[in-house]
Amino acid sequence: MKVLVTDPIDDAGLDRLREAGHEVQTEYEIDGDDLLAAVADANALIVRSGTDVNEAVFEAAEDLVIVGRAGIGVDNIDIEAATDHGVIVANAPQGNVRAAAEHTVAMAFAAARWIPQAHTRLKAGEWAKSDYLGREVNNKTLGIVGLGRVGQEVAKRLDSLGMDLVVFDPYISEERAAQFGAELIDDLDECLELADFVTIHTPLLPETENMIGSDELELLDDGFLINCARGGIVDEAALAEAVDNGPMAGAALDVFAEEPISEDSPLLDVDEIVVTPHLGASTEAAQENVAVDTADQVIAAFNDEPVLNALNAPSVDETAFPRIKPYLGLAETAGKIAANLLGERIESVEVHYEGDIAGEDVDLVTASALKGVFTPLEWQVNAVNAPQLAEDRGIDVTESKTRQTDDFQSLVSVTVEDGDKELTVSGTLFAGDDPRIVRIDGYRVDAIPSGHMVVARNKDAPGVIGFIGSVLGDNDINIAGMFNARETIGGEALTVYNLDVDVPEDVVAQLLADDRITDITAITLDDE
Ligand SMILES: NC(=O)c1ccc[n+]([C@@H]2O[C@H](COP(=O)([O-])OP(=O)(O)OC[C@H]3O[C@@H](n4cnc5c(N)ncnc54)[C@H](O)[C@@H]3O)[C@@H](O)[C@H]2O)c1
Ligand SMILES: O=C(O)[C@H](O)COP(=O)(O)O
Repeated sequence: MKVLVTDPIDDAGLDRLREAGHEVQTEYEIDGDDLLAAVADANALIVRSGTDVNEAVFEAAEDLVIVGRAGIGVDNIDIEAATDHGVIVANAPQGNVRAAAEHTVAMAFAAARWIPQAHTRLKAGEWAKSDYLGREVNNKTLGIVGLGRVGQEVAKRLDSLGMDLVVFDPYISEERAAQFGAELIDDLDECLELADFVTIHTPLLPETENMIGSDELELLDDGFLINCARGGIVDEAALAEAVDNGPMAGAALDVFAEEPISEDSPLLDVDEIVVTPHLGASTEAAQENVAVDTADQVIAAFNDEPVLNALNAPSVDETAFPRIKPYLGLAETAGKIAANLLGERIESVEVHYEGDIAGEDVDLVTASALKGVFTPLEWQVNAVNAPQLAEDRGIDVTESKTRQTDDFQSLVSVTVEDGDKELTVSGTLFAGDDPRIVRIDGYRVDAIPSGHMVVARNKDAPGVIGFIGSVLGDNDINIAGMFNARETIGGEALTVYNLDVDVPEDVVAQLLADDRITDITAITLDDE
């Protein structure tokens, strides 16, 4: 598999990919048509915040399986477009958290103690000792906007340095905030008013874009603002104004709306604003962590194993995955057979689990069943985009479970319905995870779901099976296996054939020309 890496990641990650047998191509600082050309034959793309992974990238990258983000923020990746194209997006949300928290603390001190400004003047030969009177963080109030992974680590560190903590985060509880020694404030303005230092730790989302503008900055009277989260959350022009001519004492920024920051940015003209070029995650340990975590996720995706930090695909606990893995192919096959047999516009899909499998987290199994259902209808469908596809097309998807089962240890049934009729296909696993289709539209069968299959509906009359066999034989189609099921003697029968090759349409027509045969559906399954 080919892995294209377009932002620098640590060698440990690149080595991991190579050791797993994959080809690694590094093309740093490319964009536009160069990026589209480079990604055209890539199976994985690894980025940091420097690559704009937009719709055009997914259009160009037909063989792409996964985009790995060696870090946390995914605002540079169009996740909706990825999902539409069936591409997994996975980030590495743990490995650089401490680095980001430490940088935040360093920035608080840099701003409060004038470190960069004094440093610059001393290097220029000036001993400007009397120009810099700093502030202590001890006994001051820290306002944390966003108490997630990074916010929590910042809270621990600055709490231990004697700060009082207040938090604004609409998605956490008072108890959660209290665990970090912080008081949860349910109004952003109130949080800003209480704080001497405010630090931002939210993602950049439509909801957080420009969340801190001139009105909010007015509330930071004689205060400092630190942003090591994302540019775009704080209005930069308003911040420059609030520090330069307004009430604020200073600010420290690691991230900017446009990166690299434009030389004309007003932020660069204000002495009390300390800036670093997005260095929050730039420690040796953090870079090694995120590179290795990202490489591991790419390798897992290539091996059809769970991608633990997938943001747009059902994720599965690593320990549970071996138990559900054999059901993925089974559910997909049951869905594919059901959709092929119904052959109509599907309006709803139900995936029903019985027995042991009902005790598992089956999101990924359901997504695989949907993949099977949509495969006959859609070009590039997989477990990543199948649930989205169902939603986009207004197809109702339900999942039901019961621990009770009559005949099988576990049974997965996929029912498709077109508003008029419905059809169910059920499968189970025999010993050794051997998949079997055991019910089709109410008929009990025992069919091996692999290769080329034909499902025939015919009258239960002498000579019909012989007729089907001879038409197939006359057309050089060898029968590898067969299972016949009937409701009553002389009534309707359903026969499943496993064949060595596909059945061409003209052969289907020859079979259907006989009145005893009411339906023939040829289905090609991938060998599991
Ligand atoms: N400067 C760097 O190099 C660097 C390094 C790591 C992370 N980051 C950035 O730091 C930010 C935080 O990362 P994280 O891993 O802690 O994320 P996270 O998802 O763990 O935490 C984000 C928190 O923000 C909260 N939140 C969401 N919307 C909010 C809103 N409107 N108001 C207040 N709170 C809100 C969430 O509830 C959550 O608790 C991200 O933007 C990430 O990209 C930057
Ligand atoms: O979101 C992140 O992980 C950080 O902002 C780091 O971004 P980077 O990998 O581009 O340095």
